[in-house]
Amino acid sequence: MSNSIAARLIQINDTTLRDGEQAAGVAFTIEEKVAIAQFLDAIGVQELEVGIPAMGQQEIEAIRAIGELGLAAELIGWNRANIADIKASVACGLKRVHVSVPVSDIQIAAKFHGQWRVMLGRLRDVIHVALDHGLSVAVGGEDSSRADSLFLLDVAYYAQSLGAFRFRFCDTVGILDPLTTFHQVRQLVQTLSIPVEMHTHNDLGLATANALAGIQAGALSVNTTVNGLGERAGNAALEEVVMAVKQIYGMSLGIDTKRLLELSRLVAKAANYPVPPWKAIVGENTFAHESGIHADAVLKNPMTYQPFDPAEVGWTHHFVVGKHSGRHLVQKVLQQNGITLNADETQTILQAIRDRSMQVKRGLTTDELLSLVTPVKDTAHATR
Ligand SMILES: CC(=O)SCCNC(=O)CCNC(=O)[C@H](O)C(C)(C)COP(=O)(O)OP(=O)(O)OC[C@H]1O[C@@H](n2cnc3c(N)ncnc32)[C@H](O)[C@@H]1OP(=O)(O)O
Ligand SMILES: O=C(O)CCC(=O)C(=O)O
Repeated sequence: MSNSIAARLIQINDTTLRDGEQAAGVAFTIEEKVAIAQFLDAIGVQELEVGIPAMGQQEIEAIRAIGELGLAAELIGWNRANIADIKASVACGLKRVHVSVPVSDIQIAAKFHGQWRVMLGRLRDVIHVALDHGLSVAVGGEDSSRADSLFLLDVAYYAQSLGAFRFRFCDTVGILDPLTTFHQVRQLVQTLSIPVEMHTHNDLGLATANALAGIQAGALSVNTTVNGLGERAGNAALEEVVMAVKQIYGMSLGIDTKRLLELSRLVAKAANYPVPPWKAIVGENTFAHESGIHADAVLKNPMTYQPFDPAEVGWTHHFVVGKHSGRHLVQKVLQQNGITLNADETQTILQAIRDRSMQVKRGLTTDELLSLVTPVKDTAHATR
């Protein structure tokens, strides 16, 4: 375990209800937002980015409804550097706001006509208004990873001097690798006295790895989403970050991991997008074993081909009889159904399983397997 990480309190700020819902085509109802917030709180997530008050009445109602639940989790609303956005957050009853400003040239050009002084002036005014309303203010550097590194440090330091309680490092278009993330975040952590938060995207499949690199560099908060839901290729997945920190650093983030699968299913249903079977931690195949060599070993000791006990995340391992299966698994399944085959019969069945799997292009159900056995047994009987 890394001592430096163990000594720090790292927390999750889950943004399923904000960046998660920004995934193209996703639209949670108020009831779904409330149910997801309740679940995240129940399993111990410390902070929830509940939405974007500036979106209007329905979003405000949803955020108010979440606020009325009296959750233990801190609730934070996402805002542009825009006073009207802050007023909408106040209307939601929020006590914490996140204010985002673009920090890369390309984003400042698109959103502030290249006028970074205007952008900083807006940030200052918005922070003042939010503080005057008694709000706690966090600031996000949108597109931090493509920003000039000195400019990023200046903006973050400025936000801190204006009274921000946290600065978010955003790899907005997911272009970093873990080593570069480490160096960029390290500089921020060494410059600031307020905590740094990680916000990483999965465009190159590195969102979770980069979130971990940020933690290694000293970040104290991680923005995650359930199932990695989010803009384009998504965000660092809550279940991946929590389990990676637990497995790799031996550190609990205070989250009841046994309910991660149930949470994943709740969010997948609300998002109306299935979780891919190979999705880490929560996908259908995560603890499924078909291949002969794997299944044989797992029958002897499940840990031969499992990174951790599936019960830790609410799963059980299971076997699939399919094209790659071998005799140990097939004999086991048949024995469980009261059938014992000799060596020749088993080889015949294995070939039949391969043929059938290729025809149906999936693993076989137990009934399909049993239907392959009858002709083999009949032939053996007839030739006796
Ligand atoms: C990286 C991220 O994920 S950022 C979060 C993105 N999330 C979303 O956009 C989802 C919710 N968004 C919405 O519902 C709408 O975009 C709203 C309500 C926020 C704004 O809607 P509209 O007024 O119709 O504007 P629209 O979305 O077309 O354009 C965005 C405006 O915000 C401005 N803007 C963008 N980022 C910022 C910022 N950080 N600070 C201030 N202004 C900003 C843009 O420049 C543009 O302003 P303009 O109208 O003066 O040109
Ligand atoms: O909070 C911010 O500044 C932007 C967060 C975000 O969604 C992103 O950068 O992708």
